[in-house]
Formats: sequence, C-alpha cells, structure tokens
Amino acid sequence: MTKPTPVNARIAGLRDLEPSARLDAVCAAAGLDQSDRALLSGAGALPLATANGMIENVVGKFEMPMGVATNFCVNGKDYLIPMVVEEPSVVAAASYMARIARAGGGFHASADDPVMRAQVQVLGVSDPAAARLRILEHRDELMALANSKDKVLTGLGGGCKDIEVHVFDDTPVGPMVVLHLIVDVRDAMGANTVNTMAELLAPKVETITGGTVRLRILSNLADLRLVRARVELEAAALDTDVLNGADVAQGIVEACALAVIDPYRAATHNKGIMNGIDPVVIATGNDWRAVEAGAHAFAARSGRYTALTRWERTASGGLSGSIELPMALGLVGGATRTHPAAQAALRLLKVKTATELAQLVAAVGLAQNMAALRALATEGIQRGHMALHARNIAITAGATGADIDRVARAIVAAGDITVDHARTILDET
Ligand SMILES: CC(C)(COP(=O)([O-])OP(=O)([O-])OC[C@H]1O[C@@H](n2cnc3c(N)ncnc32)[C@H](O)[C@@H]1OP(=O)([O-])[O-])[C@@H](O)C(=O)NCCC(=O)NCCSC(=O)C[C@@](C)(O)CC(=O)[O-]
Ligand SMILES: NC(=O)C1=CN([C@@H]2O[C@H](COP(=O)(O)OP(=O)(O)OC[C@H]3O[C@@H](n4cnc5c(N)ncnc54)[C@H](OP(=O)(O)O)[C@@H]3O)[C@@H](O)[C@H]2O)C=CC1
Repeated sequence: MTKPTPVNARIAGLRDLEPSARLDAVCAAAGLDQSDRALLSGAGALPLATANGMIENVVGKFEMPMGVATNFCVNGKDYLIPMVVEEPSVVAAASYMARIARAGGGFHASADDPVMRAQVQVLGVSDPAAARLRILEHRDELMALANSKDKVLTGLGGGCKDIEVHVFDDTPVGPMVVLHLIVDVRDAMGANTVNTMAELLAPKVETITGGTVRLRILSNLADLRLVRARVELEAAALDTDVLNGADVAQGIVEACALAVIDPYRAATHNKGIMNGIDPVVIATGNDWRAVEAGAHAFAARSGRYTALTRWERTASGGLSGSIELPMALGLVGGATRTHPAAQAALRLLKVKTATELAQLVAAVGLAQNMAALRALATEGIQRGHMALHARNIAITAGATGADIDRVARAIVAAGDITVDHARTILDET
C-alpha cells in the first residue's frame, strides 16, 4: 500500500489568490483529485434529489461560504481545515494563530474513547433505591440485549460497555430512576445508535423496576467523550512591530480570567471558541447543535457557567493555552456520508477516525479563542474584524465584482466602515 503524501498546511499567500486558484493550491497541497475539487467548489455539490432525501419539505438549497484555514499542525501532523461559516475574520484568525503555534510545534491533542450516554427515564417506581440495585443485578443481561442488534458496531469493537443508574428521590413528578447506557459508538456521532438501544431495553427495564419508561434518548452532555487540546508558546512568538509578546501573553491570561469567573464574559468567550468549532463541524456534515449543547452544558457542569479554555503563563514566561470539552462527531452516520461536499471535506482533512477529527476541532477552537483574546487584549476586535467585514459592507452597499475590494479598501482607509460611506464611494465613481 502506498503511504499517503503528508500535507503541508503552510500555504503562504493563499489569501492573495482568486477562489479558483486557491482551490487549486489547496487540492494540490492535499493531493485531491478533480472530483473533490468540484465538490469543494460547491458546484453541484449537493444534488437536489440528495437534499430532498436529507430533510423534509425541501424546496431548495442554502449556500454558505467554505474557507480553508492554513497552518494547522496537530500532534505533529499538518492539516488544512475546511470551515463553513458566514462570519468574516474567523478563517483568517484561526490561520493566524495556527501560524504562530506551528513555530513552537503546533497543538497537542488527546481524546477519550468515543463513548456516549443514553438515558432511560423510569417513573412510578415505589422503591427507587432497590430498583437501582435490581437494574445493576441485570447489568450483563441488559448490555447483551443492547448489543444484540447492532452487529456492525459490536464487530468494530464498539457497543454498550456499561450501565449506570441515577436515582432522583424528589422531582415534581415523584421519585425517578434514570438508567444510563454507556455506549462506545466508534466512528459515529452515535445518537441514532444509542437511541435504538435505549428503546430496545425499555420493556425489560419496566419489568425489572415495576415502573413506566418514558424518555429513551441520548444525552448531549457527552462527558465521557471529552477532547483536549493545548498549545505552548514562547512570549516572543507574540511579538509584533508595535507589541511586546510578554505583554500580549499577560493580556491573554488576564482576559481569560474574567471569562473563568464571570458568566457574562464566559458566554462571549465560549462563543468565540465555537466560532472555530462549528464551521468544521458543519463542513464535515456533523450535528453542530449537538456539539453546541454539549459544550455549554459542560461549561456549566459545576453549577456556574465558565470558560472552556484556560490561558496561563509558563515557568519560562511563555504562554500556555488549553481546552477541554465534549465532542460528539462522526465520520459515518447522519449527513456525513450523504452530503457529497462533507465527504470531500473529510478527504481534505485526511482524518482516519472520529476521534482524530474531534482532536482537530478542539485545536481549531483553541486557536480561535487565542485569536480573539489576543485582539481583545491589545488593539481591540474592531480593527482586524471590521477590515475583513468591510467587504460585506461594500456588498450591502451594492458593490459587485472588483468594486467590492476597492470600496472595502477605501472605507477601511477612511476609518468609516459603514454602508452609508460605502454608498458614497460607489456613487462618486
Ligand atoms: C483578523 C486578523 C487575523 C488580522 O490580523 P492582521 O495582524 O491584520 O493579519 P496579517 O495581515 O498580519 O496576517 C497574519 C496571518 O493571519 C492570516 N490572515 C490575515 N488576513 C487574512 C485574510 N484576509 N485571509 C486569510 N488569512 C488571513 C494569515 O494566516 C496571515 O499569515 P500569512 O499566512 O498571510 O503569512 C486578526 O486581527 C485577528 O485574529 N482578529 C481576531 C478576529 C476574530 O476573533 N474574529 C472572530 C469574530 S469576533 C467574535 O465573534 C468573537 C469574540 C471576539 O466576541 C469572542 C470573544 O469575545 O472572545
Ligand atoms: N440529541 C441529538 O443530538 C440527536 C441527534 N440525532 C441525529 O443522529 C445522527 C447521528 O446518529 P448516528 O448514530 O451517528 O448515525 P447512524 O445511525 O446513521 O450511524 C451509526 C451506524 O453506522 C454504522 N457504522 C458503520 N461503520 C461504523 C463505524 N466505523 N463506527 C460506528 N458505526 C458505524 C453502525 O451500524 P449499522 O451499519 O448497523 O447501522 C452504527 O450504528 C445525526 O444526524 C444527529 O443529528 C438524532 C436524535 C437526537
């Protein structure tokens, strides 16, 4: 078997090319063929008949831009990152921080096994404490039943691995027993897989407990499927012509401190992290609502909503950043296999397992957070963000073709990035 060519994620000057030439450069760097090139370009990427098979009452398709973040090195391997997002400056910011990080060895990531929970809610149990023990006495039998249907998953080494029972003595509807199925879903996101198992077990659970089963559904708080990424930099890596790297590092640490203690800041801080995570989740056809729900529930797990990242100074005066959060992503199942462009995005990423994809996504989230904190702690968000948003403003004002960049440059130079000003410039020419 021939070894796949390693990707070089450092494509200098990509931003200066036209989209078509950029795509050529990306495909060349990743060794993708013409059919993947066509899918990534968006042309005919999702046939209407396929879209019609994905959701209900389909009337058409809604297009979004796909960009590619450069410079990412995670666990010593380079990756080009497809990002589907409507917000300017996100792809640039991720690429920028990945460029800084790669000089120090890039990001280091690790992940738990791909284990999800499904909940089976049991009501009307007169002896919940004893019912819990009766369920645990039947643990092996319940696990065998759960694993009896999905031979593909068990054949791959996945399947139900454990059972937990949680008892809530006092709820608005009386005592409640909640069984958790702990399932290794391998390369699936796993919702359909674990839901099928939970529904299969329900009659048996009713017999064991004497209660009535109501909900049988996965939990999006995928706290057994955590992913982690970290980055470490010398302070000098953050030096610029006008900024001292040590001051920037200290500013990032101080910015993070507010997000750790204050939910008002934590919500925005975590939104910035999801700016990096969601676009990759979407590009690969994964369920971003599930990832969002898991991230925010995890951020609030102590009872107080907090930041998903931590930024600290190292002993040598450098900067270290880390992130940990649930990450339920699949390479199979859901839309990952039905959307042709999602398949092409996965080929661009060259990930072999859902766990590898999760690690990458965490690294992008960390990079995005670093970019936002770096900007916020120094010049503020508006200079870099608004300079890129200026092209949106120019389009809103009616600019087309070459006028978009011309008008954007003019409103940035004038320091008046408004639709009114863009219209004035358009009217003058
Ligand atoms: C926007 C930058 C990167 C500009 O920063 P800059 O200093 O003007 O960038 P530069 O021109 O020196 O370029 C540096 C590198 O950035 C990348 N880059 C730079 N420009 C481009 C471009 N046009 N197209 C593609 N890549 C670009 C590119 O990698 C480039 O290196 P190269 O490869 O060229 O050698 C910087 O100001 C930044 O990182 N700002 C933060 C932006 C951000 O966080 N945006 C998210 C939206 S705001 C928000 O929603 C979240 C927030 C902020 O509220 C979260 C929070 O509060 O925590
Ligand atoms: N709360 C939530 O988040 C909910 C989300 N969803 C949706 O569920 C979907 C994801 O469910 P998911 O279970 O991942 O999808 P699927 O059921 O489509 O795919 C999983 C199945 O793929 C097969 N499979 C083949 N190869 C592998 C492999 N390498 N690793 C694992 N499984 C493999 C398995 O069995 P086999 O071949 O026998 O099928 C497995 O059961 C998403 O669309 C999501 O939006 C649904 C309900 C709730």
